[in-house]
Amino acid sequence: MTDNHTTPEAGWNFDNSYARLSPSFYTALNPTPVRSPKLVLLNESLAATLGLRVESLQSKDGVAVLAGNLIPGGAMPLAQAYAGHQFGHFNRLGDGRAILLGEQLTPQGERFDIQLKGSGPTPYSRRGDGRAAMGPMLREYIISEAMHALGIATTRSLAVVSTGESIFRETELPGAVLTRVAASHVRVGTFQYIAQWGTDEELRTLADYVLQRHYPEIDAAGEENRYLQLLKEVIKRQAALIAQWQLVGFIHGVMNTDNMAISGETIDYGPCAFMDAYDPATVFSSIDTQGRYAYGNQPYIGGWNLTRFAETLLPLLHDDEEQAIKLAEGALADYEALFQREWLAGMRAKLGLFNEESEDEALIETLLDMMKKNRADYTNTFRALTLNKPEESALFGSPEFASWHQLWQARVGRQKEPLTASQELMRSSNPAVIPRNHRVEEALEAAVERDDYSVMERLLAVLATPFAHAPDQVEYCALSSDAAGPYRTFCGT
Ligand SMILES: Nc1ncnc2c1ncn2[C@@H]1O[C@H](COP(=O)(O)OP(=O)(O)OP(=O)(O)O)[C@@H](O)[C@H]1O
Ligand SMILES: [Mg+2]
Repeated sequence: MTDNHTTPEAGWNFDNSYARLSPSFYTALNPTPVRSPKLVLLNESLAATLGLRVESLQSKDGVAVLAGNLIPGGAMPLAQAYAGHQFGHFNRLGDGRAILLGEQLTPQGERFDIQLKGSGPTPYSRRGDGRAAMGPMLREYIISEAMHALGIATTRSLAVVSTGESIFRETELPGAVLTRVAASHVRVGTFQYIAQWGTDEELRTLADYVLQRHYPEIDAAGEENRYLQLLKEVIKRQAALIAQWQLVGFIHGVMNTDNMAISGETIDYGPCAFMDAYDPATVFSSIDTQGRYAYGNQPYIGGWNLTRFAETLLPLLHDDEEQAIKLAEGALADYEALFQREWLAGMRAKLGLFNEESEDEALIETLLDMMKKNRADYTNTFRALTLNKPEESALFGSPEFASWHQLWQARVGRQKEPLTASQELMRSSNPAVIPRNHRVEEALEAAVERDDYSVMERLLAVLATPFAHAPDQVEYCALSSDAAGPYRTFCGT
């Protein structure tokens, strides 16, 4: 490997603010080179946003960077330390299979972490091999980009490189490296790590760092208790994020505190999936036997994780612990209402409602209850209402639905906005296509088993405009012919 080889033509423009923090926050370390890297996916529009040139990224040196075989000039590779409550149990963790190359400063003056996932062992690997399999990395690429297109805050995927090496899980699998782009990778677990093993001074440094990087308005305002403001803002962003997940039927699957980003982005697409039939008890992860991370439990778990975050901030909130706890509790008490407000606003939009009426919640609940009873597909039910084709909904035909439909139409009709505006609002709030499990599996199978990326390219193209409601998207709305339920083949790590 050539260290600090410069590749100015690619457009890498690194700064390394995280590396300037105390070394107890990370371990400086290069990725471990792989045998024969090959670029299998490149996100050209994201590359352009980052100020990176596509041809350069596709060149031998460009691919070597994306594989971790070559360190671009200006990068200061490191593995971040963090902790986390995994399924409720506190563990010392850290990037066990990821390396942060540095922060790319874009031509627009933005700053994004560039991280290689699957880049080899680190001091935080515990018993793991530091590697990732092709299937899950392609899956992360597809779903994170779909989430972005749905307008949901998320880490993004720049590229996937095959390593030419096998990794061993239950069977032998092809290895891959994903280049992940994030506002930052600071997690609730990063705070937990410093709160547990660092000093109060280091905790303050981390909080100040996050304020400057993600909440500059608080930083600039010189608020009296900036750390309380930080807590409140993180709560607000998570409430909004999880409401967005609920609105599109996204199940994260592994909402451990190490998988909750302080920036408010969705992070870690492990055993995640989109719900088909509406049922709050839906779980996709095979290891989540208790349903801790079930669809309907996500808002609660969000609050639980935020409570863990608040606990780490106590020493910064007030010198007196009792006072600090009171402040934290006050901030946390707002979470539920913040979530509910976001969710209700989103649900109203999904039903084409601009204003608020007191009966709206009952109207929404009745619809959801019918969906649950009839195991109606969540996305397609809203799509049928959007396209004004109720007959395409599984609910159609029952007297209960007929009376609900009448109530809803009357409700829409009471607004001052014209019906066309209402329909437009619904079209932009209800996706026609989501990354359905059987479609994702089909794309992964073609890619991994047959080295055929055309199925995935088509899927990615369709997912890029989820609100288009275009004719060529219709086939992607169909449910799996074998409605066997959760697909798990490529879930997990
Ligand atoms: N193959 C592996 N080798 C070493 N460590 C691993 C491996 N897989 C997961 N880990 C580590 O186990 C912990 C929990 O894994 P988890 O599945 O939440 O994260 P991940 O998918 O690797 O990464 P991220 O949260 O960054 O998306 C993390 O600290 C992760 O780095
Ligand atoms: Mg993780």
